[in-house]
Amino acid sequence: MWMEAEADAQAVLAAARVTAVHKRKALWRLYLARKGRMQADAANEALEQWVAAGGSSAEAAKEKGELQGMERHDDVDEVASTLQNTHLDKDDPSFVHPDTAQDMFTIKDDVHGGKGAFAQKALERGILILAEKPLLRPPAGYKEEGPVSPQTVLTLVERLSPTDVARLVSLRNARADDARYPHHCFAGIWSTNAFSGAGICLVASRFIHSCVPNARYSWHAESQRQRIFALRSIAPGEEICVSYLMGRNIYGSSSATRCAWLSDDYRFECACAVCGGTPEEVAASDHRRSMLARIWRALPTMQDDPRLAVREIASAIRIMREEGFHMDADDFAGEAVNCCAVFSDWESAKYWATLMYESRKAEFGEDSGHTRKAKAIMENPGDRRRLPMAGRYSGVKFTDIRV
Ligand SMILES: C[S@@+](CC[C@H](N)C(=O)[O-])C[C@H]1O[C@@H](n2cnc3c(N)ncnc32)[C@H](O)[C@@H]1O
Repeated sequence: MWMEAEADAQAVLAAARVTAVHKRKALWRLYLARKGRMQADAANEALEQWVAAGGSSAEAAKEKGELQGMERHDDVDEVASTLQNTHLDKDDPSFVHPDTAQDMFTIKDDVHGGKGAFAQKALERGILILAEKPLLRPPAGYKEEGPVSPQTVLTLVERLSPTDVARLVSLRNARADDARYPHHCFAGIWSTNAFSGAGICLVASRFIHSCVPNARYSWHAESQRQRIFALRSIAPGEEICVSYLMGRNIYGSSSATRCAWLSDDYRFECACAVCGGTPEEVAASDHRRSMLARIWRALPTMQDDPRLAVREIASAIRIMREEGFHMDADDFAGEAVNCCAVFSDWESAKYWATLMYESRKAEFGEDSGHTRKAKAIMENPGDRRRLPMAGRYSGVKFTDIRV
């Protein structure tokens, strides 16, 4: 990654006709690339050339302070490529949980010019593909997925050993050219690879995105592991893809909107099984997803007609299946549980709670808090500690409405 950035910058500098502004910009990129590769001396040299080409001396002084604090790793590319070639990070038991069978997938080059994870054998829905201890956790107090400042990322990185810094910089940085990430490559690496509140995981970071993912990330707080579960059967040799977009952002948006988000945040043009389809296929998928968004938005307005709400929920889950979208059915099923439990239709409440439980078990694992909660509701939908409105009314039946 940084080698590519350095080569790009060198190519601009070598060009016969380059304007002063372009030269200054290229020198800055050269400096960032060398800094990203932890080559302090070479980075310093590029920084001095940048000042000579009109760069700010004050900015350079600040950067020099950082360079002085940086341990030298001229062998960083060698270390990173060793890691990538031997999968040392994948096989390292301190990162990957022994429950994760080592022969489930392999990390190798994919058709997008980077790395990806490929199934090595048939994987069934609900199988735990990976359980990985993060190399970097978000700072204390960080709850939801969200931006972490470059300064904070730097503070986290400073605690790492040189070998782990080398491992970190072997990851993709989609923000190398982003003016919002001016000072440090580490912030770019963070924003490219930190998912579902876990922070940075060396192996999980290699899974690419799809808008019809066959696997999903989930942070398991109890074991402090980033986990990946299969959402459907995955054939040997198939690339394992997760979603970088969360929940309704992915199943309730159009391909054009998702592509714009992904391009902005991760710098790639999505050509997944949905976005890469023919215009007719993309339009059909957009239509299905717009119906999902419409149903979700309309549910709160259907309180006076709970049978309509449950019919719409059943239709939403059917649409998700038609779309090949195998996550988040629990969001809809949970709403149906409420409707049925409020009207004391325990048989239907159990039906929908079972759907919710099965969905969560496959996506988050039997041992996740989320799944345990669904199981408790499935076993006793009348428990008001979990559903405060349960059993309030009667007289409406839902037994004829199923997916
Ligand atoms: C978390 S990393 C995934 C692993 C990455 N391919 C690598 O080589 O390390 C995210 C980056 O992978 C690439 N990527 C992820 N999903 C992609 C897709 N569906 N198509 C093309 N590139 C993708 C983009 O460059 C993105 O910024």
